Amino acid sequence: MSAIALVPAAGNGSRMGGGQPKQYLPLADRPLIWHTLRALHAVPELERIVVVLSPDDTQWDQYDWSGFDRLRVLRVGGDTRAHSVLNGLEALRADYPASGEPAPAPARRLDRISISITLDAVPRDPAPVATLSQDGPWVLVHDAARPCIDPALVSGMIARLDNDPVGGILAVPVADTLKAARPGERIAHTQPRAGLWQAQTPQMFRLHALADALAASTGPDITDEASALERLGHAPALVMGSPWNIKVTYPQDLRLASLILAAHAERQD
Ligand SMILES: Nc1ccn([C@@H]2O[C@H](COP(=O)(O)OP(=O)(O)OP(=O)(O)O)[C@@H](O)[C@H]2O)c(=O)n1
Ligand SMILES: C[C@](O)(CO)[C@H](O)COP(=O)(O)O
Repeated sequence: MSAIALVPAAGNGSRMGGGQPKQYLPLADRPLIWHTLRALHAVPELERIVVVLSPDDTQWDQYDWSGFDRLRVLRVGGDTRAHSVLNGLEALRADYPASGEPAPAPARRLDRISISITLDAVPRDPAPVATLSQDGPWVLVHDAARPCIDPALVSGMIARLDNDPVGGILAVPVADTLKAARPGERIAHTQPRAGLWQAQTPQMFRLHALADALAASTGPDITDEASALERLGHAPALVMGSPWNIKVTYPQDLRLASLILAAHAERQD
């Protein structure tokens, strides 16, 4: 098993405001991204941790990263998260060339098993999906903006998905009642939440499969890696994440992240 982390860190933090990219905002006496990278360095299965910065980034070099021995920095960030991830993957492809061998057919998912005298398996997808390359290492894409990730959760995810033909993501089932809105901020209807999950990161896929999927589509609806795979007809696995694995998006999230990090630190004492 070979696994690397890819950390997109080329965003502007426009929803955070304040005029500085949020990955460098102070959090528990360090730049926010430091906590993300420290957590990933505590995952022994990750052999490299690759950070994607904006080509215009002027802040990274203001800090001392010498304590992080598996770090590689790529200044290839793009206009959107999907472009930053794709650019990082394309740079990595050179280090891990595809074998050129035909990829095995994807495993067929079973929708229902009815038990009579024998077991009848009913294939779920009527149309065949594109074959998925199994080449290259696993890549765990993790937002720089999720500094509270628990290293044990990442190790558990790698163990769970190592033999999976597609890969998968951390996610948590939706906890609240969901309302669909109509214009004027009035409720149109209540959206059934059964079967709905909130996507988190890491999102873990094979290098070439993910690069091919993102190369095929980086449109506005591709807001995470899984959606690029879904578009090709694949069904990534949902691995239970954690409510503590928040994405720092709005100003109030910084305070919450600092409380979560303090709770993590207390647990380790
Ligand atoms: N062009 C971009 C946009 C986002 N990201 C990264 O993707 C992660 C999640 O994105 P998001 O929370 O949307 O970050 P920002 O783009 O920084 O924030 P906003 O959308 O509020 O501008 C962050 O680690 C961010 O740095 C990136 O690498 N390249
Ligand atoms: C990948 C992600 O963090 C999963 O929740 C999320 O989709 C990033 O989206 P954003 O719109 O860039 O915040």
